Amino acid sequence: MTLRLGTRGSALAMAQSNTVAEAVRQRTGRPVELVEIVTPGDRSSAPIQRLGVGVFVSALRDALLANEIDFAVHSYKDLPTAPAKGLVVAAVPQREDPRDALVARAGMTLNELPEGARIGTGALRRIAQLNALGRRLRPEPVRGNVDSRLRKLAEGQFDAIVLARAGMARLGRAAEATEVLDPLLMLPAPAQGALAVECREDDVELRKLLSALDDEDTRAAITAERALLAELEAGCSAPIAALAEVAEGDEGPEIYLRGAVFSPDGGFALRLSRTGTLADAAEVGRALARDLREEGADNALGVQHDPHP
Ligand SMILES: NCc1[nH]cc(CCC(=O)O)c1CC(=O)O
Repeated sequence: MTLRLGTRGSALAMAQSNTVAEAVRQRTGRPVELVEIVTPGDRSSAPIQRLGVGVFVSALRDALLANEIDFAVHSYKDLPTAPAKGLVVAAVPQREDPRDALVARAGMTLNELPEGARIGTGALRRIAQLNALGRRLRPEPVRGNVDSRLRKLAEGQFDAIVLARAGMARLGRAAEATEVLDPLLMLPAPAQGALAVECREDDVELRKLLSALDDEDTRAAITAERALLAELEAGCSAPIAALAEVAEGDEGPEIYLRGAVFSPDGGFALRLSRTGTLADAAEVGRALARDLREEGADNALGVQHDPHP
C-alpha cells in the first residue's frame, strides 16, 4: 500500500520530503506519495517569534493524528522539545552540515564586513552572536524562506544575511555562501541540519520500516543538543546554541557537546562543553545545561526580550 508523506509546500519542505520519500522507496520498496498540508505559518508573514514555536509543526501533527497522512518530515530544530502525544520520531536520518553560513555582497567574509554593515537575520541566537563579536555589525530582522532572504540580499536590502547552510544545500544553493561560519564564532541552533521523521506511535509496521533511515550518531548528537535545550526550558528562538559531534575516543565512540547562552545584545556570552558516551547523550546535554546555569545562564535567559521592538 502507498505511504502518504505529509509536507508543507515550501521549497525547503518539499526538498526535505522528497529526499526522505526517495530513501523510503529505496530501502523499503514501498511507493510513497506526497500530500501537501498548508500550515498557518505559511499563510502569515508575521515574525516567527510572534507566531510561536510550533506554528509549522502542529498542522502536520494534526494530519498525522487524524490519519490523513502516515508520516511527516520536520526540520528538527523547529520541533518543540516537548514530545507529541501519540506520535514518535521514528527516524533521524544522517545530518547535513549543521553550521550557519554567511552570504555577503561582493563575496565578503564576516571579517571583511565594514562597521555598521546591515546583517539580515531574525534569530536571537544569531543576533546575539553577531553582537558578541564586538564589530558593530547591525543585525536587522528578515523573514521569509531561504529564496526570499537571498533575493532581499541581492536587491540590496542588506549587506549580508546569515542562514543555515543545510537549508541552502537542500535547495542546491550552498555554493552561494561567501563563508561557512566556524562554530567557534557562530554556534548553530540545537538540531540544526537534522530532520525528524515522525509517525503515529501505534503504527508499529511503519516505525519498523522508517527505522532503516535512522543514523545512530546523528540521533545521539540531536539527543544531547535537545536535552540541553529542554533542561534550559527554552524554545527554538531563544539565544541558545548547541552542537554535538561524534568522534572516536579512547574507549569507542564519544559525544563532544558544545553549548552556549547569550544575552541578545551580546554583552553576555557563555560557552561550555562536555563529553560522554553515545548511550549517555541525554545526560550529557542535561549536565551541560546545569553547568551553564551554574555559570549564570539565567542572567541571559531570565528576561523576555522582544526581538523586534
Ligand atoms: N529557522 C527556520 C529554518 N528551519 C530549518 C532551516 C534550515 C534547515 C535546517 O536547519 O535543518 C531554517 C532556515 C534557517 O535557519 O536558515
